[in-house]
Parts: sequence; structure tokens; C-alpha cells
Amino acid sequence: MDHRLPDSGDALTGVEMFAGLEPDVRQRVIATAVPRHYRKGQILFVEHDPGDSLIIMKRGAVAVFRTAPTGERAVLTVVRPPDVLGEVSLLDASTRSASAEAIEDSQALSLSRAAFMDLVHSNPRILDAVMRSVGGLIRRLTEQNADHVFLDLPGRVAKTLVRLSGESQAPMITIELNQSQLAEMAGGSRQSVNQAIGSFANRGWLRTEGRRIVVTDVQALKRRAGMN
Ligand SMILES: Nc1ncnc2c1ncn2[C@@H]1O[C@@H]2COP(=O)(O)O[C@H]2[C@H]1O
Repeated sequence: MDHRLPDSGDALTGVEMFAGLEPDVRQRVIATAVPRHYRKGQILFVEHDPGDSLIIMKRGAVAVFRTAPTGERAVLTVVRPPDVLGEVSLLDASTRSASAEAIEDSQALSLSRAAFMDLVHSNPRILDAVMRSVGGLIRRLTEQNADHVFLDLPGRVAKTLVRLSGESQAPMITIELNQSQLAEMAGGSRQSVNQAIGSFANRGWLRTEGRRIVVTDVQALKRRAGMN
């Protein structure tokens, strides 16, 4: 059975790495990529697996994490459409630098390393976007390092929530993340993250609804995270 997507220019809409490509090249990418479906909780790949594909998110959310020898997880980021995942091992032709798990039912397009390299060779312009993407990753890593040095845990929790809120200006922003996932992202114990969340809730900055966090005052969280 052919699992490839029909030729629809929409499949790469919004994906920065492929923006600016000629329509026929986009069509070729779409025709070459293989659609993937991941159920919530499914592991896409683990650290040190061969890095053989670029994953273009179409729906859902994937957590990128590292696991300590004790089994403890540190979530490095949550990837949502239209972001891509897996560019690091494509570029250095090495193994996966981290593991990835679907935290929502997700759909993606998987582009093999060979197809990606063909694309780069025939369309060197794509390297501009690749460099921007790698630059963005380095910038985020620098910021994460600085946060671990300069922010206390409640500050990191606040900053993680602001990041997960995106650029939304809505008065209420719902984040589909439970408190242990948040602890994995902010780099703290579940108990201390719960305390921070409790104190933010007491101040009216957010409320928890089961496995969700509803942010009601993103500006206050920004201030707590030293972002303005
Ligand atoms: N610290 C990080 N922050 C954000 N994304 C990351 C980080 N580390 C790895 N990734 C992503 O997770 C992917 C794991 O597989 P790759 O190394 O192929 O490519 C990696 C990047 O796409």
C-alpha cells in the first residue's frame, strides 16, 4: 500500500525550513515524505538511535527528553506544528541527541536523510533556513543554561509556562501539561514544582484543571521569570 501523502501544497505550509522553495520542489518533498501517526505515549526514537530522518510535525505534540541513569527525565522541549524535529543528527550524520515521545496523538511527515540531502544539494537555498534553525536551537540552549544559573526554580517554572503559552495575548491560555511533565521541563522535583504552581495559583496567575494548567496572568509570570 502506498502511504505517501497526496500531492497537496498544504502539507508544508508554515514549515519554516521549506518556506521559499519553488512549488514543484515542495511537491517533490511532499511526495517523498512518509506520513507517520504516533499515539499519545508512543516513543518516536530514543537517544543514540541512528538519526535517519527529519520529522515535520503536522498535528499534536512531541516531548524531547534525556534520561538520567536513575531513570529520571529532563524534558528539553515540546515540539508542535509547524516545527521540525531531528535536524541535529541529520546535520552531523550521527545518532539522536535526545529521545522523543508523543504527548498527544500526533501526525507528522518523515523525510529520510537521503531525501533531505538530495534536497539540500539541488536547492542550496534551503541551507539558509537550516542555519536559522540551528542558530535558534543554539540560542535556546544558551538561554536554558543561563536560566539554570540565574533563575530559582519558581522562576524557571514561570519561564517554562510563558514559553509554553507561545505568543498568545489571550486572557486565558490553556496548557495541556501535567505537573510532572512541567517538573521535567523546569528541571526540578515534582514536589517543588507543585509548590511553585500552588503559590502562582494563590496569586491568581493560573489555575489547574486536572492535567491542564490555565494561565490567567501571563504578564505576572513573565515578571517572575525576569522577562520584562
Ligand atoms: N536542547 C534541545 N532543545 C530543543 N530541541 C532539542 C534539544 N536537543 C535535541 N533537540 C531536538 O531533539 C532531536 C533529537 O534527535 P536529533 O538529535 O536528530 O535532533 C534533535 C533536535 O531536533
